[in-house]
Parts: sequence; C-alpha cells; structure tokens
Amino acid sequence: MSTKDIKRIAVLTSGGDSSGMNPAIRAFARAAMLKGAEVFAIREGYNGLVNDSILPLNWGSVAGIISRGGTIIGTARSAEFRTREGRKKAAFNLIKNKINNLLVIGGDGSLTGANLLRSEWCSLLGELVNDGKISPDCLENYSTLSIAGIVGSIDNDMCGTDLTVGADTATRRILEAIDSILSTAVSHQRSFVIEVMGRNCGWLALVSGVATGADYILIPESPPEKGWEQHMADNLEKGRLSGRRCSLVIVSEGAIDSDGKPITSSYVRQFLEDKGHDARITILGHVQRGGTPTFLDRYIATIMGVESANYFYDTKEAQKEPVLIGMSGTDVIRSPLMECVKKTQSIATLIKEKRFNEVVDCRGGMFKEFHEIFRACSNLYRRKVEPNGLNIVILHSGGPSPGMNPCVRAFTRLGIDRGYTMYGCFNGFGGLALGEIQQLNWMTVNGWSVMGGAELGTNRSVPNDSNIDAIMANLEKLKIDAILMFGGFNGYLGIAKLYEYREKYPRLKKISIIGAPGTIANNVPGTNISIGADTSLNNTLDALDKIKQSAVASRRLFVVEVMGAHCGYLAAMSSLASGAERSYIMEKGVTLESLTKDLKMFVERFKREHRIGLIIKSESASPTYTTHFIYSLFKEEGKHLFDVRESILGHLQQGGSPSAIDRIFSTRLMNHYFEFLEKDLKENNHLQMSGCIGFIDGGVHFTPMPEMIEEMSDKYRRPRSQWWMDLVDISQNISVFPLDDPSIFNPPNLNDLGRPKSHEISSPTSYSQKSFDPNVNPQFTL
Ligand SMILES: Nc1ncnc2c1ncn2[C@@H]1O[C@H](COP(=O)(O)OP(=O)(O)OP(=O)(O)O)[C@@H](O)[C@H]1O
Ligand SMILES: O=P(O)(O)OC[C@H]1O[C@](O)(CO)[C@@H](O)[C@@H]1O
Repeated sequence: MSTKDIKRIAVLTSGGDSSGMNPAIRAFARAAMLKGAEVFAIREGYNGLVNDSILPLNWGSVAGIISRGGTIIGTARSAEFRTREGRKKAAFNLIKNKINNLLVIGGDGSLTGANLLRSEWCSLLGELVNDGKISPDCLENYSTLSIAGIVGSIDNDMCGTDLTVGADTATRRILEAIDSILSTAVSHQRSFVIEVMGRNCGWLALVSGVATGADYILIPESPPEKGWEQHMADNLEKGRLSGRRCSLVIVSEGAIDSDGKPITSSYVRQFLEDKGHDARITILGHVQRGGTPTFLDRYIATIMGVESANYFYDTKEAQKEPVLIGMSGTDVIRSPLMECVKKTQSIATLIKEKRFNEVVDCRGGMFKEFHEIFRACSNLYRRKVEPNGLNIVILHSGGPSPGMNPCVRAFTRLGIDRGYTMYGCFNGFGGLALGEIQQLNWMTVNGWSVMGGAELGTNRSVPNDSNIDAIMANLEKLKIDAILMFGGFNGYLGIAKLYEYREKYPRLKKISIIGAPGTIANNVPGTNISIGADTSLNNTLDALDKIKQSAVASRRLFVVEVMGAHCGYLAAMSSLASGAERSYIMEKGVTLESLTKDLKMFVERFKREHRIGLIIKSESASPTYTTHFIYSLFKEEGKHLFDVRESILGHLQQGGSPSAIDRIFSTRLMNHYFEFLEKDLKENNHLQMSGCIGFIDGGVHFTPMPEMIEEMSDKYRRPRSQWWMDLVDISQNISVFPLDDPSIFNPPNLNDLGRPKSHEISSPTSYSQKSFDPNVNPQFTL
C-alpha cells in the first residue's frame, strides 16, 4: 500500500461524556489500524478541531481503557463550532492534517454538528481556497468528508439505534441508588422523589420506573393531565393501604405538564409533604454519567467501533452519505445520519407543539412498550378486571438466574391485568408433581422487581414416568390452561418431555406449554439472549477488573474460568468486554497446537514489556486441557518471563440483584407472552400454543415446539447454531497487538504504531508504560 493510499481517520468525543466512549475509541482505533489506517484523536470535542488539537493514536495509546468511564480524549460543548467561522477553522485543520474521515462519538447535538460540517464541506473548502489558505487541488483530493457517528449519550434519545452508548451504565447507577434508597424508605415508610437525567428524553426515568417497580413517573413524552398532583397523592395512599411501606416517584429532569410547564422534583416533594407524606428528595446528578461501563455498554461500543472502521473502508458507502452506526437487538446497523438527526429533532418539535399523542410513538417500539408495561404493572393504574376464567402457572427449572423474580412479578401483574388467574409453582417440575402451587396475587410479588435469586425456587427435575400422573392430577385440580417455564436448558428438556406426553395424556393438548429463557448461560433455543446472562457478565467484569488491577504487582498471566457449561457465550462475551487476549470455548476447541501458539504469543507480549495477559476459559471448554492444566503449562513454560495465576469465578456469576437489562427485558418478554396467548385464544378458542419465546432480531419471537426441539443439541446442551461466534475472532484481533502474534503472517505495517511516543496520547493506566511524570496525577490526565 503506498503512503498515498493510507487512510487518515480521526475520532472525537463530544457533548456530555458517557461510559462506553473509551471502549468505542479502543475498538475503532485498533480495527482501523488493522486495516492499515493512521488514526488520530481530536481532543476536547469540536474545540480540538477548531483549535487543531489533533494527535496520532497508536495501538498502545488505547490499552487499558476498556473498563474506564468517561473519555480519555476529552469532550466538550463547543460554542465556536456552532458558528460557520468555527466550522471553517475545523475544515482547515482537518485538511492541514490530511484527514477527511471523521468518527464522531456524541449525542444528538454533536451528530447534528457533524452533519452540518459534512453538508458545508465543499463550500467551506471553496472559501479556504479563495482565502489562499489551502491549495486548489485540495478541492479534488479532499472532495468528500466521510463521517460516521456513534451515539454516545446517557439519554438514549436518538433515532437510528435501540440503545446509545452510556445509557445502560447510567441506568445501572440509577438502580444502584434507588435499590439502596428503597431499603431506607421501607424502614421509615417514607415517600421518595428521585430526579434522574435525560434532558428532554424520559428513557432513563421510564426504564428505572419499570426496573424498580416505582409508583409514579413523570416524563416529557407523556405529561400528566390537569389535577395529576391530587391523583398521584390519592393513589400513593391506595398503594399504602394495600400493603406498600414506601412510595417511589421518579421525575425525569425534562418532565413537563400538559401545558408544557416544567415539573420539578422539589414541587412534587412539596406537594406530597403538604398531603402528609414523610417525603424526601434525591437528585442523582452526574453520578449517573460516571463509573466503569457495564457489559452492555462495552459490547455495543466495541462492535459499533469495529463497524465504524469497516464503514470508512467501504469506499462507495463512505462517500455516499454520513452514517449513524447503531444497534438493532444484538446486531450493529448503519442508517443515514441525516434522517436520524431529522427524526430525532422532530420529536423536540412535537413536544414543543404539545402533540404528545405522537411523541411516545416516535421514540420507538421499545419506549412505547415499556410505557405500556409500566402502566400495567404499577399500583397507580391498577384496574379492576373481570376474571376471564383461564388459569396459568409459572415455574422455574435449571440453575438460578438473576431476573427470575422480576419475571414472576411481571407475569403475575400483566396476567391479572388481562383477567387471568395466576399461579406460582415452587421447586420446578418436581414441585408440580408434589402440588407445591400457590395462587399469586398483585401484592404477592410486591418488591420482586429488584430481587435476585428465585422466590419460587428452582431445580433440575423434569417430568418422567414416575411423576407424570401426579403432575397431571395437579394440573387437573387447578384447571390449568397454560404452563410457563422460565428457566434454562433443563427446563426446555422438561417442556419437551411434557409435550411428548400429549399422546398419552390428551388433556395436555389443551394446555399451552411455553418455555422462556432464564439462564445465565445463554444456551437455550429460540433466542439470542437469555435473561440472567447480562447480570452474570456484569458480575464477571466486576471481578475481572479487580483481578487485572492486581497485575500491577508483577508480570502476570491470568487464566480465569467462567461458567456456561458447554456453551462458550459467557467466556466469549466477557473476553470481548474485558479485552482478554484469548477465550477458550468448546465450540472452537482447545488443542495442544493452539495452546503452543498462544504460549508463543504471550511470550512475545511479555517480552515487549506487557505486564498483564488474560485468558478466559469456559468451564467445559475441554475435558483434557483443564483450567489447572493450562495454568501449569503456561507457568512452567513462561516462568522466566511471567507469573501465572488461575481463578475460578464460580457462583458469584449467578447471584446478585438483577441488572437493568435483565429486569426490563424479563418484563418485555412477559408482555409478549400474553400477546401470544391472546392470539392463540382468538385463533383456537382455547390455549394450546406450545414452544418457546425469545429475543430475535430485536423483537420477541415464538418458536413452535417441533422447531425448538430440532434446534437443541442434546449432547452439548446448547442451540445448534449460535449467533455470536464471529465475535470471538473480532474480539481477539483487537486485543492482541499483531506483531505479538506469530500466527499472523502478514501483519499491517504497525512497527511505528505499537508504542506511544512521548508526545502522543497514551492511556495513563496502560500497563505497558514504564514511567510517569511525578508532577502529573496519572488518574486524570492523558
Ligand atoms: N446545530 C448544531 N450546529 C453545529 N454544532 C452543533 C449543533 N448542535 C450541537 N453542536 C455541537 O456539538 C456539541 C455538543 O452538543 P450538545 O451540547 O447538544 O450535546 P450532545 O451531543 O447532544 O450530547 P449529550 O446528549 O451528552 O448532551 C455542541 O457544543 C456543539 O459544538
Ligand atoms: O454535564 P452538563 O453539561 O451539565 O449536562 C447535563 C446534561 O447532559 C446529559 O447528561 C447528557 O445529555 C443530560 O442528561 C443532562 O441534562
């Protein structure tokens, strides 16, 4: 490749910082370098573009940042860039640095600015030529400015992506705070008013409301009717009378009433106080923006970063129009930036014009759905519904999974709201045989939305010839019309077995038998993700971040074993999100040859002054090459260069309070469950649909039982095909400096790009650094 062909691409972060910007910078920079690009960082948002603060990035500059909140290249809100004169300076500085590819990571404002720069590009260059600042051939050499945008904002307010980078971490911070507040609120029987961020978007307030079981939320998209204050107070009172010991109101900072007048959290608190509540207020503020990114933010940031690099090499695409790199379900997608910006801006207009009916729809399907779920599940809107005469029972099966309790809460309340009689069966299929079944009412599940574990209990028993008669008798006794199993692979085997018994027990033909994914291992059919995996991955990352820090003591290679049985999802994803150099999973196999190659790679790395290496191994990756074997092998062979430690994370992966995603997605799953049942009832006059439900392509899908069974590999207890397999290589490619890896024959020309030079940006906590300036606090500077 001639120097002329080498692409020069710059990245900037702009607007409010968000947790996940660093992993996005890391993934983008390294993926672009692997394609042969020269990568630059523009410091302090658009200010750096206007003031020519542009520095080269190299492989080492972005080491050690995947777990850090904020942005190592700085961000700002630039007033000067809003002026044409400012953008002209920006264009000049880009040309001066021979850059005409720009990745902008920021909120809707930043992307609007990027779009504007792109649309003015030719005219700005024309003016610069007329001013004599650049030569006329620049008009041809830099005729287009290729722009990609990643939405980095906690607000989740941009069209074109299901989720923005930082929104999940912000939700985690909010839930941590509210979960803590709830315990003191319950003790004192207090009412708490919590104000959350979000600017003009109510996403954070809405999902926090769903995830914590709040009584009332105030969001800009759905202003309350006149007289709402009294209505709210009356209903909080009703909640208390039915047994709640505290009340929780979540106010989005942009909340307004139906006249468009702001509703402040202090106004809400004062009103409640005047009505006799012992009310307190907590404004969460910038705590929501900080801290280490969650698994989901690291995951989406990483795959969006890699996709941005791909975009700049997709010549036709890159020259056509700027794109927004976004997420749809688990997939990364490209959308025209201009359209996304326009659509997002139109929401602000709708709010200004008080066309509130249209606003919730415009925020997208998930926003609308959570809005409906919140109303159906909160005490405030609880309706008196006539029973429809149908009875449904829920049970768990398999290992415990965080999200089981929120799921049962949503199942119970959404079911009651539709007229069903709801039952909970304790201790799985075994409990069904023993008749350990209890009716669930609205208040049985009060407070379950925040609870880890499984109040109904779970185990690995399945229907069999010795318990099927007892199961049938109990189903008959309660006149059960539908069974919902929320659990893991064992539960899927259990429902498949029950389905098989339909030939012998025709009564089962008139009972719907459905499985829903509730397992940390993400190894069940009919879904891309299962509830519990997100919490488990966050637990794992918390542990890995701590383990990695202990490497400052010496040069260490860690071999960390994670759960997942025969499915490598947890290992692959925790590797991707922690920056591990290798993940060992059964699907890819572990051989003596691969171990030898990896050993050579680690030797190279440690020779190059790396201080840490990380291997994440799935518990059943290989029956022969166990975690201890790998530890011993690497310890023996690497003893002159590095030390090795093994760590088996164990059951900490299954516990803890469910993550935001596991809480809200379990409610979403239950919402769809009832939609499927309604359709079934309409079509067949009774419930009979059998199979499983799960998340596919960003939606919730039903897979009929025969297909579900076909999809299951009994031998390995996982689905036959797994969507995430390609990510293993992508993750390893951006985690290992190519020159360290002897298995790469033609590494790109990275000799000069490996180590930061003194004037270049370098992560202050990069483990490869040798020394630091004693006058500079390494925590806070570049
Ligand atoms: N209409 C615009 N024209 C030109 N530049 C803009 C425009 N809107 C925003 N920008 C630039 O983007 C910067 C960041 O915008 P803004 O303050 O709106 O934050 P944001 O990108 O929306 O992020 P966040 O969601 O975190 O607030 C602004 O300071 C400005 O430099
Ligand atoms: O940090 P600043 O500049 O005060 O901005 C706060 C705003 O930024 C955000 O955190 C992100 O847009 C909003 O939720 C909030 O309104």
